[in-house]
Amino acid sequence: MSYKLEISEQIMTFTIDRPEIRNAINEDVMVGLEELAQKAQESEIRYVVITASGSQAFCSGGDLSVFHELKTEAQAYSMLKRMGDVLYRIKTLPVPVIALVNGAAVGGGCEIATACDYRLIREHVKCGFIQGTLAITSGWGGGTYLFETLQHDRALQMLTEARVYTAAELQQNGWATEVVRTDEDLHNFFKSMNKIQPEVHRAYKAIAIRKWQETNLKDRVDAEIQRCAELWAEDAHHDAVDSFLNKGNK
Ligand SMILES: CC[C@H](C(=O)O)C(=O)SCCNC(=O)CCNC(=O)[C@H](O)C(C)(C)COP(=O)(O)OP(=O)(O)OC[C@H]1O[C@@H](n2cnc3c(N)ncnc32)[C@H](O)[C@@H]1OP(=O)(O)O
Repeated sequence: MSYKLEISEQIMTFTIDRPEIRNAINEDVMVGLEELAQKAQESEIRYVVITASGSQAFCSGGDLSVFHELKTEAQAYSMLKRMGDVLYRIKTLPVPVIALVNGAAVGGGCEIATACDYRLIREHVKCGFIQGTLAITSGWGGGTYLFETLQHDRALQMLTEARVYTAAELQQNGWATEVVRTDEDLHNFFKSMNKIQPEVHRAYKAIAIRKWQETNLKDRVDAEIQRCAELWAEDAHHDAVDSFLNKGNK
């Protein structure tokens, strides 16, 4: 299995478990995220944690060894829409969603973390919207969510620089909720969460969800997905992916 989904003490934890390929997202992980979205919606839980195995990567985005076979706009749209829809369901869960960023979060991996309410990042990690280096934009809703999260200029800069940011930079620009240097830092974050009744957390999350519904967040995500699919079909993207996949042959 490419993921683990566990509940303990009313905390639901989803772990991407493909460390050998830097926890890239394939169809199996998408199925897991859909299971997470469904079970978290219908369970009496306090909050959701999304993390990954190992310490090298939280998620390296789409699995290029699989998704490079998607050539046309329609083929790309189908995958992007499926992942965009499940990320929207996760973002609008009625409980807090915490990304425990254990390693690099790049491309779609950065989109997954950005869809979460909180981002706790380890000191060594680097994260970035590197989609631009593949001649595409974010395509799972992460660009839309970033504009909801950061000051406008910081969001636009992070997207268009298409580079990885250090933990210090991510804390400075507001993307990282906290840099967790020790397990005690992590324990203290959850301890402060647990001091407050679950219903209070749910009530405040509902305020955010109402705002997203009133500002047509889903439509804005769908427009992002459509544009990414159009760029995906261009030769510039296919050539960039081929270069990455053939890097070892240079
Ligand atoms: C809309 C989202 C969009 C989509 O695809 O749908 C995207 O996510 S676009 C962005 C796609 N992701 C990338 O371009 C990231 C590629 N990976 C990296 O930049 C690095 O692997 C990094 C920074 C995540 C980790 O670097 P590190 O040096 O620790 O590891 P390696 O690069 O040596 O990778 C180890 C091993 O894993 C393979 N790998 C890594 N990421 C992917 C990936 N996303 N898809 C497929 N395979 C991946 C890499 O090729 C290496 O394989 P090996 O056979 O050992 O050479």
